[in-house]
Amino acid sequence: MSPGISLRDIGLSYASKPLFSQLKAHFKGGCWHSILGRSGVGKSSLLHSIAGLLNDTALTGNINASDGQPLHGRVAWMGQRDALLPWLTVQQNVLLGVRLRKQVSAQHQERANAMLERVGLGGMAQSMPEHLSGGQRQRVALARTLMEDKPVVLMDEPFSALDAITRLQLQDLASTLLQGKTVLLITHDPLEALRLSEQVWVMTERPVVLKMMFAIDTPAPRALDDAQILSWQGQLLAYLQKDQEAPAP
Ligand SMILES: Nc1ncnc2c1ncn2[C@@H]1O[C@H](COP(=O)(O)OP(=O)(O)OP(=O)(O)O)[C@@H](O)[C@H]1O
Repeated sequence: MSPGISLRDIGLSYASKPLFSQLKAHFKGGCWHSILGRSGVGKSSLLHSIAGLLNDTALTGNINASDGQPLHGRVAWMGQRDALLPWLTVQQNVLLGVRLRKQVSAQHQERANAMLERVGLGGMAQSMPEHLSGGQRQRVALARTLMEDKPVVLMDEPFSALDAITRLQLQDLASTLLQGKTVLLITHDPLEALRLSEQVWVMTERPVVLKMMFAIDTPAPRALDDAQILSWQGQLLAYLQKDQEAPAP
């Protein structure tokens, strides 16, 4: 069972300049959450904090898994840039975590090939990253995420650099393959958030808070022409616009 994640009074400063303080939220386990908000409000910083990637002297408060176990070692990361190493083959990139732990075996290689099959890249295990399209590279990154098989997956705009159709394909693939995991997805795309997530959150400013805007119980990925989703998309865009245009207090 993938754990939920609780944020209790999280505060973060860069060079003594506070970005946010007393941030609270509970992200339910085993489902997708999207986080939207104005550029620069601190979404990526929050995700880095949860991943344990920030210098902890700048971070205050508590980030806890709902099962009481440490989050450390149970989190996979997928970002906007695929972070493939150009000198490694596709299969070696999928095996990167295993290689770094010096544990590569024939079984791992078989599993990596199975993951590549699942993301639609069967037969490309020995290709080099430079010969792949942007969409194919993100598929490799997804296969690497699946290979690590962590219960928590943090995604920082993983689809934003892709063309519209490839983006839809990758969204649907990730939604299917990461079912049952606790996924936090940062996105600027309200439709992406509403199609993929069970809970849609907005990080608003002045003060910075996390607000759950929608809880959706229909199965994801949802259809592009789902009337309810399209209506919520309009509401969400209007809300984000209002938040962005609100005058400073
Ligand atoms: N390592 C860092 N050192 C100093 N300041 C930083 C650092 N990382 C981020 N910042 C600043 O913190 C603020 C929030 O950045 P962050 O990337 O978290 O926002 P964001 O909401 O994810 O933005 P975007 O949607 O554009 O990706 C920005 O003003 C940014 O310049």
